[in-house]
Amino acid sequence: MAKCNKKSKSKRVPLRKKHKIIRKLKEHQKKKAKEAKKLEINTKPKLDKDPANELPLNEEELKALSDRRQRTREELAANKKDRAQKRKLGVLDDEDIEGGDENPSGVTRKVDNSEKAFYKELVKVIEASDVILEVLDARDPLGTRSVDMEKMVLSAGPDKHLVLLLNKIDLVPRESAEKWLKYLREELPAVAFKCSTQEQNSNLGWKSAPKAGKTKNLLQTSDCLGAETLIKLLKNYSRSHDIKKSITVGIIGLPNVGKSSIINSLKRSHVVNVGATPGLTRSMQEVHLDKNVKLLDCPGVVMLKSAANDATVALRNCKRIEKLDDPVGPVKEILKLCPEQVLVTLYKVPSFDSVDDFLQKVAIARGKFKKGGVVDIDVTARIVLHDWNEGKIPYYTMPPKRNADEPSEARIVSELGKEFNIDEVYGSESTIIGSLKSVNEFIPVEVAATCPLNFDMVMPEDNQGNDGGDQRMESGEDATNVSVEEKTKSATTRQNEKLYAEEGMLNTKMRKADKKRRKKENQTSTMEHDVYEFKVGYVKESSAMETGDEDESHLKKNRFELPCGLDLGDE
Ligand SMILES: Nc1nc2c(ncn2[C@@H]2O[C@H](COP(=O)(O)OP(=O)(O)OP(=O)(O)O)[C@@H](O)[C@H]2O)c(=O)[nH]1
Repeated sequence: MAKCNKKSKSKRVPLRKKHKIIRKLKEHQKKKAKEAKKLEINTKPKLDKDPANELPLNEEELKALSDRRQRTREELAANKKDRAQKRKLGVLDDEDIEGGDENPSGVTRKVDNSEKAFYKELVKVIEASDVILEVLDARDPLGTRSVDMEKMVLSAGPDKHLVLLLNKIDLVPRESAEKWLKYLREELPAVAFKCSTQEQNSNLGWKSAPKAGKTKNLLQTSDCLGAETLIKLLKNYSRSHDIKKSITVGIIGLPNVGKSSIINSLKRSHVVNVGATPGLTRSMQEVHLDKNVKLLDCPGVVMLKSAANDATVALRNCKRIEKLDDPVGPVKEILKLCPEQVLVTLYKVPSFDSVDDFLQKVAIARGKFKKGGVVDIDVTARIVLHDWNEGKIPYYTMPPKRNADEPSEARIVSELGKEFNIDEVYGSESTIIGSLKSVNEFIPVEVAATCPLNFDMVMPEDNQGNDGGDQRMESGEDATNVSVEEKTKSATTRQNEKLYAEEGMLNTKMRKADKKRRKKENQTSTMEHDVYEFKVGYVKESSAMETGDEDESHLKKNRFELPCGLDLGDE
């Protein structure tokens, strides 16, 4: 019988010992390899290089391989080009375009694309800004102006200042730019601007205002024009207010007017996304110009539910071209606005008699065919629309005549102007305007100015009316007191008061006051319920009154329907 060793030893060793052994072994092997290398033992004899060893495939196979590679490369390049062109035309869907928004730090995030979400971003930008720049397209400043947005700004508080920025001045003749600046400056401070269209990531060019007489070729570069003037204006503002901290400048406007391009041009680098697709900016983005000036980029807000498929909206570039149900309709409008000869020359097509005929001819000239050789009218119409929005079909408008009974804002503007030292700023801008081409130099098409767009949607919050807030306005001061005060009030305050009176205007101050009041009322009513037994009758009566008030304020919907109020001359 085998003897059972009760005290058999385990072979397990502590890890410390195990690692020590492994290390020793490695050191030993290393030492051995070193010695072998020294003595040149174990080194394999070097083979002479034989081309046959290097090329295991025969010549034919090699040729086929390189052909295949070349084909794949070409296919990839064609695909890339196609996608780039589609993106430029706005024919790619949201999912195809990189999801979400890219912030200055390059981090992409998924954001809500609805108009309501854009509207909320607009409210955020207005609330956070001291100066708000409303960007207008110089080709149709009135058509790209949003009266509702302006009212939101002016009613958001007396310390908000609205400045109009006439962008894309390189696309309009001098005569038009001059007249529009004069027209807009009768209402608000306005500055002319041209963004940098350079594509590099940094060092975007600026052109300083040259000395008089040296204005030639100023617009032939892709450099930005008017940046110095704009920065001067902002600095003047912070100086006039003796602002030690930084000022925040919100940049608002309809889609595609060039808000993001302005930020990139001022910053002199591509810090925010830019493109010919409306709705590219989807959330508020913050960019520090320097330690004193912070810029806020805002998504373009339209809120045009009822006119979503209106051809004129497409011509203002407010809607993504790929989202249009009928791209031929807006092209029909373009044909009505542009003389035939302009389009014939531009598209190098023979004369045409209808929109379909025109699109067919353009499709053939551009080689836009579907499978089976059928001309692709849809894609061609989108190309023409894109050309219109990008300025390849040159057009401009002239300001309308003002109504004789329209109230003059000249005094208010001059007072506002003092805060920005407007005269100095306008003076430095004249050479830039002088450098623009005259109407006779590039023969653009003159079209009638369109009416500003109004928001067409019930506001997200229905309790933001003007019935609950401005204590000063509510306090019931007598008429004489008011009139004495009127004289001492600043221009902005007067302008704001005028706007507070508008039905359904957003007034953040009023909204906050209203919220506070309701919170207080709720608290009191809860307290009163606690002591219900003691004053039943009184509580019943007062809460009934309060509920009545509340109901009324809840029923009040703020509908942004404002009269155009403009005499559009011939229109
Ligand atoms: N010719 C010319 N084109 C401009 C100018 N400014 C902007 N653009 C072009 O206008 C298009 C729209 O510019 P964006 O800066 O993306 O416009 P946006 O207002 O930020 O647009 P959203 O993000 O949709 O709100 C781009 O293709 C720009 O290259 C300008 O001064 N001159």
